[in-house]
Amino acid sequence: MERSRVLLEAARIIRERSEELATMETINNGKSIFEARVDIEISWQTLEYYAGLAGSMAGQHVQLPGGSFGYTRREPLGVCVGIGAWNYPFQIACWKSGPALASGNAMVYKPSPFTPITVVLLAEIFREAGAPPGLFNVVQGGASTGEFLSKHPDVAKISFTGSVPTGSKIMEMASKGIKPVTLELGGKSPLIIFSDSDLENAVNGAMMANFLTQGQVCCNGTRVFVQSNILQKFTEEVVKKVKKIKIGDPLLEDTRMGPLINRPQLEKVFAFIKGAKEQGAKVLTGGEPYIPEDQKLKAGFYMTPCVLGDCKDDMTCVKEEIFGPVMSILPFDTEEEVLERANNSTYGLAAGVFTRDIQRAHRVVASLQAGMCFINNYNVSPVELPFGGYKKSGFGRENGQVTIEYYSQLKTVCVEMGKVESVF
Ligand SMILES: NC(=O)c1ccc[n+]([C@@H]2O[C@H](COP(=O)([O-])OP(=O)(O)OC[C@H]3O[C@@H](n4cnc5c(N)ncnc54)[C@H](O)[C@@H]3O)[C@@H](O)[C@H]2O)c1
Ligand SMILES: C[N+](C)(C)CCCC=O
Repeated sequence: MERSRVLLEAARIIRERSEELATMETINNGKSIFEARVDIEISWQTLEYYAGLAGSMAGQHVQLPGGSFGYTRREPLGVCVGIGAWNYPFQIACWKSGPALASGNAMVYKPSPFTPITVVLLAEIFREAGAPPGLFNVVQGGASTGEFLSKHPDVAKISFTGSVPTGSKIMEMASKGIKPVTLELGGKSPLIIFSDSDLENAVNGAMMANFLTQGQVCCNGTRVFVQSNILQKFTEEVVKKVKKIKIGDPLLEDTRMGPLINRPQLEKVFAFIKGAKEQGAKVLTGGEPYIPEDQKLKAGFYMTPCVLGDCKDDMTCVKEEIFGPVMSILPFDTEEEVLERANNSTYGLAAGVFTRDIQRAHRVVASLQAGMCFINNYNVSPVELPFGGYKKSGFGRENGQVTIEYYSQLKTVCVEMGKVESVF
């Protein structure tokens, strides 16, 4: 209950300071203030949710023959390390620290060097909320700092959010110390639109699946499979909507797309679009540098959101994670065919299906190889639901009750009520 009180107080402070925190997150990352507000809301909800679980953590009591019994205790791991990506800096830190602190651990958190700011405010908020000094610590730095933390003998667990290559290195380093890891890695998720869908809903779902945070979202549904008989209508509607996305100063109320995180990321996205064109894809809209009229924004890393048509499954833009505002549209004919193509990826973070046929919806998600599946929506993230990947998108979960298991260890106690029956 003590941990719960600290987390609830931290959630209250975040709520109270949400406008200031959202503004700092926008400055930190470049996402629109509109989206940053949602991130901050999800963040305090996460702390509230784990505050609720902190007081109800309990083991099991198991009866054994002769009046003997056993019980289990859920115990903390110790010092947990959190290593975060730059796309949801504050939210990722709350997704990790909420369950870690609720379970009785301490946490050392390293944000991405591209977004160092808001997690420091989170550390201050935890202190103000009554967390003891040193319970939640921030260490700034890049790869070498991350390696130092991952190899440190006093560290009991590492929870990492980032790319597959880094995740693989972290797992290797953790293996030397036999440390558990949670890996939240990349994705190239499929979104399947059947022709019986509510078209407006499906179009909105595809927008949500591709263009939040300038498309820099791990679980984005960037392979949009559309049943052939609605391909043209769907594509026209999506292109119309994408052209209307307001790009510009992320601190303005009506902006829906700010700049990408940095120059190398922008160039990487342009290189994917160039490669897509060379491989035969057609740019239906966007994919160009965007220069805002505002003088102070001219050097920003802006681009117009892009929709690619005439895509094929073997194109690089369809196979690899772009991590930018680029949607690839792929026609399909049958359910069987689309399932095989959707699952033909080394990733398995998320997937979505739009259909009015409830039997088909459940049948399809049951066959999709992805940890987070959406039916008739995309990229919503209630804290009550576990989030995490299959295949190379990682393992372990964030959010939901199950995450407590990833931040604790189980002790079993066997109690003898009779005499010891020695075999010697
Ligand atoms: N599954 C998810 O929940 C999720 C969420 C956000 C981002 N991502 C993924 O993250 C990637 C983009 O983020 P990024 O560019 O920050 O990823 P990244 O792997 O380059 O960096 C992530 C973090 O790891 C640190 N790091 C880098 N090298 C390290 C090393 N050798 N040892 C220890 N730490 C190291 C970085 O400093 C950063 O804090 C994308 O692939 C995206 O899909 C996944
Ligand atoms: C809140 N979203 C949109 C589901 C993103 C989760 C974090 C992944 O990058």
